[in-house]
Amino acid sequence: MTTPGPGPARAVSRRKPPHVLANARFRRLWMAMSVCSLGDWLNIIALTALAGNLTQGSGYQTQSLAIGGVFVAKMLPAILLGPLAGAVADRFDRRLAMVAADLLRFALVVSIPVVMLVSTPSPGTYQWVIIVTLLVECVNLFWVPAKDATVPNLVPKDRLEEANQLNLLVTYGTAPVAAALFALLALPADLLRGVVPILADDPARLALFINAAVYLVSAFLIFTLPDFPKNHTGISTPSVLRQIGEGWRFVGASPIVRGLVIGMAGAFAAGGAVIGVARVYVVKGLGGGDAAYGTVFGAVFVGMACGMFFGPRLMRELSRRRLFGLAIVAAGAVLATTALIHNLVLVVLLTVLLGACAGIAWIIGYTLIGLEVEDQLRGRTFAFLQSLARVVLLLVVAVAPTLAGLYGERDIKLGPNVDYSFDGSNLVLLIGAVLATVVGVVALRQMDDRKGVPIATDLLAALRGHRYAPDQPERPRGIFIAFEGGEGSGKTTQSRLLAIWLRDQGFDVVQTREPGSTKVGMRLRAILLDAAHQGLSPRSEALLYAADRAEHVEKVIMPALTRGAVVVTDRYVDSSLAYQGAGRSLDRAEVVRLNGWATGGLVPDLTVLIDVPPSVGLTRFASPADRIESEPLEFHERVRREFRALAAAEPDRYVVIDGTLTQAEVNRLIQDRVREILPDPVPHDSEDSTGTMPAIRD
Ligand SMILES: Nc1ncnc2c1ncn2[C@@H]1O[C@H](COP(=O)(O)OP(=O)(O)OP(=O)(O)O)[C@@H](O)[C@H]1O
Ligand SMILES: Cc1cn([C@H]2C[C@H](O)[C@@H](COP(=O)(O)O)O2)c(=O)[nH]c1=O
Repeated sequence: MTTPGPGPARAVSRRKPPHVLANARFRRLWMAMSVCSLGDWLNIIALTALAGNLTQGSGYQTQSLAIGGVFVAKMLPAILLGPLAGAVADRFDRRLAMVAADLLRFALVVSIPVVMLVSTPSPGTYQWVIIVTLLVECVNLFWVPAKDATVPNLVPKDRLEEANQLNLLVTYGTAPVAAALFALLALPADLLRGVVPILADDPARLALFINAAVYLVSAFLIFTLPDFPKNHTGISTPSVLRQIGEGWRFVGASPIVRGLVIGMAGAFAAGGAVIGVARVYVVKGLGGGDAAYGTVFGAVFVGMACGMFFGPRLMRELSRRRLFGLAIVAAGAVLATTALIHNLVLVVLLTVLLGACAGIAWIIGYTLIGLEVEDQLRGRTFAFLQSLARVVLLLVVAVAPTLAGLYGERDIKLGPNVDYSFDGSNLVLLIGAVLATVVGVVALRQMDDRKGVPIATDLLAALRGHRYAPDQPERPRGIFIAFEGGEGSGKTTQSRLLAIWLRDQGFDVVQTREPGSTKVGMRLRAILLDAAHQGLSPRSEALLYAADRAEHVEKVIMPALTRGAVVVTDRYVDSSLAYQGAGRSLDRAEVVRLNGWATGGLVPDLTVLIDVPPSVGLTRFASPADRIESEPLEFHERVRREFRALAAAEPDRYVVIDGTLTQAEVNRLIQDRVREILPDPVPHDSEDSTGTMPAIRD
């Protein structure tokens, strides 16, 4: 008889599914999105450059305000009309809406260079630039929701994430391409002068012709997209401001997520400050032209892409939370240097570095949020972040040039013949630098997961490719006492008595237990002890106890020890070694490793083992047995043996007490041993003076 091998049917079912771009209809829509994104970025660069050129010679302040005006015009429609346009867009045929929007955008954008071809530039030309900017953004409000709503109808549900990633890639990936294109157009302006004189005057006009043309290409691609999906009613996206308001309500509840969001918003604000004043800074402050402006603009995005890709790989050994905070602080330092240096080449290099820092912060923040936020809230959190990033970026790029303009141009006297030019763009960049540094420091303080390890040491070790491990892990100042033992041995009773006694001696005491001393731990306890969950596998059981312990250590034990308290816990790692290791026959070394990882290697200063035969302990309960208590007697015997073996292996760190003695006797023996490890020895007769010996009844 032969056993059937993996036949062709199986081979086919295991083949990797084709890439989402293999889907011809989605590919076509994606091409339309790509060209439109390229056009949109080209539009921002060209219009800001044009605003600068149109107001050339009318003073620093006017020029800055003119550029700020373009950014404001770009921002306003999305904020004011976003929700309305989304609702209206749903009522139109999507193909028709997108094609019409593309044609309108073409006509509007092309009108700017055409107006300039037929008439000489005047203040009216700038006004027309602003009107066109507002109108183009209004039209975008119809194109974007129609595109977003069409994607899910073109790709299967399980490929939607891949499709959205591609969407994100072209949204931001086309920015450096547009900046490079603009810089290239600006470079040979002299060469064109003899051929098309009017175009050669201003590369922004040429860029706008290309910008308009890509909208035509998009219209063609959408128009010829075969079987364009029909509208499904009822798709509506909440407004940007509403998403932010709703998002903050749940994001604000977690300090870590709050720290991450604030840090990421700060990184975007710093990036926005650079983009907002880049044109004025490059042209007025550094003596560059449009090509230099395009290069600086593109440098931010090139840096971001490099930071996102290389940063986490190069800093593999650095704590992610530290890397996040450090990247933002570094962005602040780079921004401050950029603000003070008046050298174009250095500024371009520093801008790449700045983008890299922002890229690292963004990718790490995004990843950490994915890990910290529960699955059902993750989608909303990311939507909130995207909206927040957009609003922060747009607000900053609008406010930055306005502020720069209001400050104007000034010279600072450094000596009799030495003047240092410090204008509005320098000021804005410095403010951005201070903001980024403050936000980075706050993020580092709030989220540091390696307190006690100097950041510089950690950073140097990570740069050399390894993680810094202190020889002697710095001990928190407090005292950590664990109670262990089998069922009904009296741990709960005795840990309470000890806590009361210690408090009477004036110690700050935290009395706690496992499992179930944190919010998540309470849920885990319910799962673990519910007698209905009989089939739970030993490995899952070990992992769930370890998960409860990790939360317990991080949220309860470590903070208390760090502030110098005495922590008394009813059960800790030894319970896992005894119950899951010996009781469930799991590999002891693996349980040790798992728990070492979960606790970060935190070991009690003293473990009190209350030892009773299971035949005694199990009869002390009145309530029905839980899932573990109802295990057979041999199980509990194995558990007891393991506890005793653990204590025998480390006699200095354990005290073994006979749990069949009376409660008062047990209590007295424990106090005697605990006295030895207290900082100020407590006199033997101290209870006589305090008179405290409360009776605990269950
Ligand atoms: N030394 C003792 N002699 C007799 N009974 C005791 C003694 N210590 C505690 N008890 C009683 O035994 C019962 C179980 O005590 P306790 O809850 O402290 O045990 P435990 O070991 O913490 O239990 P668990 O295994 O559920 O953690 C209680 O009713 C308690 O009053
Ligand atoms: C911490 C820990 C506990 N257990 C078991 C031991 C007990 O049966 C229950 C806890 O109940 P208690 O009333 O709080 O003592 O859980 C375990 O199996 N492994 C562990 O790590």
